[in-house]
Amino acid sequence: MDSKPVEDMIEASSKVHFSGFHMDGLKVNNIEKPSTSSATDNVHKQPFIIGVAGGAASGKTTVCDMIIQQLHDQRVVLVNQDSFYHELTEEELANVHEYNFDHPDAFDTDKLLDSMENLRHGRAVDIPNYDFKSYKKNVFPARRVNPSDVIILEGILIFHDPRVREMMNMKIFVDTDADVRLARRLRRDTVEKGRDIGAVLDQYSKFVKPAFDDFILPTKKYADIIIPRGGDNHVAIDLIVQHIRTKLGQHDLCKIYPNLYVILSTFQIRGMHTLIRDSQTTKHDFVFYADRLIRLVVEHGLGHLPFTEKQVITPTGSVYTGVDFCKRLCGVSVIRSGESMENALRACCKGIKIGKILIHREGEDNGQQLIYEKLPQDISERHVLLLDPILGTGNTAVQAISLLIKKGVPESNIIFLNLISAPQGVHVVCKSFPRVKIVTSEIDIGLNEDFRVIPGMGEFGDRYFGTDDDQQVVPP
Ligand SMILES: Nc1ncnc2c1ncn2[C@@H]1O[C@H](COP(=O)(O)OP(=O)(O)O)[C@@H](O)[C@H]1O
Ligand SMILES: Nc1ccn([C@@H]2O[C@H](COP(=O)(O)O)[C@@H](O)[C@H]2O)c(=O)n1
Ligand SMILES: [Mg+2]
Repeated sequence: MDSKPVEDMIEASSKVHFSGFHMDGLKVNNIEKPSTSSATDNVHKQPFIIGVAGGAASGKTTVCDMIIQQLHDQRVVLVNQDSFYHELTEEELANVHEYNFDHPDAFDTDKLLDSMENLRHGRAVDIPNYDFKSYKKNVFPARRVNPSDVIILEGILIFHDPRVREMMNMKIFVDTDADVRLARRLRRDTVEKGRDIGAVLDQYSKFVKPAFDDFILPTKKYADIIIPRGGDNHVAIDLIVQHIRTKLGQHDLCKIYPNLYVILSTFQIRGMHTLIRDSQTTKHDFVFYADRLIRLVVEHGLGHLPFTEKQVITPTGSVYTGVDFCKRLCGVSVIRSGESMENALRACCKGIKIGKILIHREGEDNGQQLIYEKLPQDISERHVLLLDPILGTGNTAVQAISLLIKKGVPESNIIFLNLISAPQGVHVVCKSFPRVKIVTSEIDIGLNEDFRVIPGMGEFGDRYFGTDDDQQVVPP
């Protein structure tokens, strides 16, 4: 499915329904180009390849792990040059102390190039798991590596061969003092590889140090970024991650908009998203996992309400200094899918009033029309939790928020809760209503030509309430 450039979509989707609503300050044509959908399409075709070189035990793997951790919302894979060590012959194995593992010829660079080419072209590859103890590749099963948005290739000599170098979009050299590298290597090789300290020192002076001077250090000049002190250099790693995000066209929306809150991504949360996004998931499971996620978003949203300090006496007779929740709140669900979030809100806020808004989506340009509203009379005095599981173009949200403001609700008293947000919708809502808080559990890639969120999760209301075609029950 092709994605439209985001500015076209905002332009197209803004034609009908923005008129007459609170759009002061929103210059549609001037919206900062988020380029998420178009740029990400590119990313799927061409992964962003990062090379991380440096001396042995300089901290390459540590730096890569830190980058991967910070890019947790991207598909990132790590490929180690170690996996491409040649297998030793019987003779070499018998005289392993004479073997130079730090020379460029120790690696099967053609095999490495082949694997990288495959990944670059979207094909999965099996990468050997090299065993440093037995010097063999078939001790452990090979690792299946799937094509990803970002590929990090790490190793002492990955900048040595120009064919490998040329594949890289970004080259990082980890620059750590020789004595630190030797100290780390001594600990690692004796503790993790079970080697004798004398043998490690012999290997260092005979092969490791000369190879560093002759082959590794001369490749430092190819680096775009040199990181002194490796993993200790948090500033450098933050800057690198920011640069990668910019290159991927995925600006960190939370940095642009302080009113956007994305709940911390954990494997539990990603697992729940995996289930509810899977088109094969049954209605029962969809509802179960959607409910769990909704509950998390609601709890997070409630954390943004004002509170007053309160002291209570515990059963031990001690004083506990805590907080008292804001009591003047209400929910407003956008019919129909927003109604799926009402139970979670009721479960968290006993007896909460919940109003409703029905906005009809119509026409090819995805215009919106307000059909029905039923809101608490004193809504202007309440904090409002606006419920709608999907923020797509932002049109429905703009309609709903505009109505609340028309009813006298201060913009800063509105918290919009949803499960997934498209960057386009985030831009529109955050720019139009900078004091409205958006709480979401994931930011998606963009919108397709039908203005549906991608990858998305389909028609949320139909899947939740069981009214999609596949789920219809034929009466007996
Ligand atoms: N900043 C650091 N401080 C302390 N120890 C570190 C640091 N970075 C790496 N290490 C340790 O040094 C060893 C080598 O680090 P690693 O990241 O595996 O280096 P490389 O991949 O370059 O060989 C590991 O045992 C690691 O735990
Ligand atoms: N069988 C082997 C293979 C390699 N080495 C040493 O590993 C170093 C490279 O790994 P890093 O994670 O430190 O980059 C390199 O210096 C080789 O000497 C080994 O000792 N045994
Ligand atoms: Mg390593």
